[in-house]
Amino acid sequence: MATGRTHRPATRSRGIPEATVARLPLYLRALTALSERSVPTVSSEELAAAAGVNSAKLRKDFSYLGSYGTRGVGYDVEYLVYQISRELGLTQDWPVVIVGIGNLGAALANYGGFASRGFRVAALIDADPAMAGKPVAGIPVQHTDELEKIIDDNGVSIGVIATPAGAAQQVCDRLVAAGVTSILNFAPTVLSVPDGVDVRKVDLSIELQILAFHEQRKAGEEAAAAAADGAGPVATTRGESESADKGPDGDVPAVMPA
Ligand SMILES: NC(=O)c1ccc[n+]([C@@H]2O[C@H](COP(=O)([O-])OP(=O)(O)OC[C@H]3O[C@@H](n4cnc5c(N)ncnc54)[C@H](O)[C@@H]3O)[C@@H](O)[C@H]2O)c1
Repeated sequence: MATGRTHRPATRSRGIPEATVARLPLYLRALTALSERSVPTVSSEELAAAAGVNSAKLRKDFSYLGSYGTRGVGYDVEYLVYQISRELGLTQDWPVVIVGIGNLGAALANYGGFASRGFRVAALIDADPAMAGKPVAGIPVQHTDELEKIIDDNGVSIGVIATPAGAAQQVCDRLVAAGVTSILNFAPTVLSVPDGVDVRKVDLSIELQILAFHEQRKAGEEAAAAAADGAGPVATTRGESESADKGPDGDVPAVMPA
């Protein structure tokens, strides 16, 4: 019978805010890098800078862990690594299944960073019968017919979905019915799950769209700054009369976004 599936993240029961939980992996990554360099202690400012977080926020986050550091010394790196790992449930091994072993699923299977962070890829599952038995990252792909048995045999509580969007909900339903309670969804679709099941969605195209928004805003600001700086002299050097670039009341004309 499954052993991992009844474990809920301790963070919820301890009342740590979700936003703090989301920052814990950032601290852990920065702390792990310090630990690898045998740095014994770190100040909140240094750690905040390394994690890309505001230092007051970091101190507040750590207060939820009961970790306050020592004035003039800072935080003990090894102890914080242990504390955060424990809060995130990383002191135990989490078997993970990946469903949909195409371009993305195979890349994820080949990513060494999961295992080193305690996420063992227990099985790879795909609906294509031609893939069954073929090794990817040294693990033979298994057919979806086996999904329920695989989840049960391996005590899997975390499933990764890398199927086409149209198949994702059905895969999700099967994973949940088989006992999976956390899903990392890469398919570009919104999954519905019952209470008690957590879904995290990764969508690189959304991240790119957000960057595009910021790029557009920066371009607009640059154009506005250039127009403000150069309204007078530029107009003159272009051989246009100064008044031609100004509104009727002498205002600098509005700059339209590019
Ligand atoms: N989140 C992101 O940033 C991101 C980035 C790239 C791709 N994607 C998404 O990831 C998914 C996979 O992309 P890809 O390029 O690897 O596609 P792909 O076509 O190479 O692979 C999809 C795999 O899923 C399998 N599959 C189809 N239906 C299935 C089912 N019901 N059960 C199990 N397996 C099934 C197919 O046999 C195939 O091997 C797509 O939904 C894509 O849009 C997301």
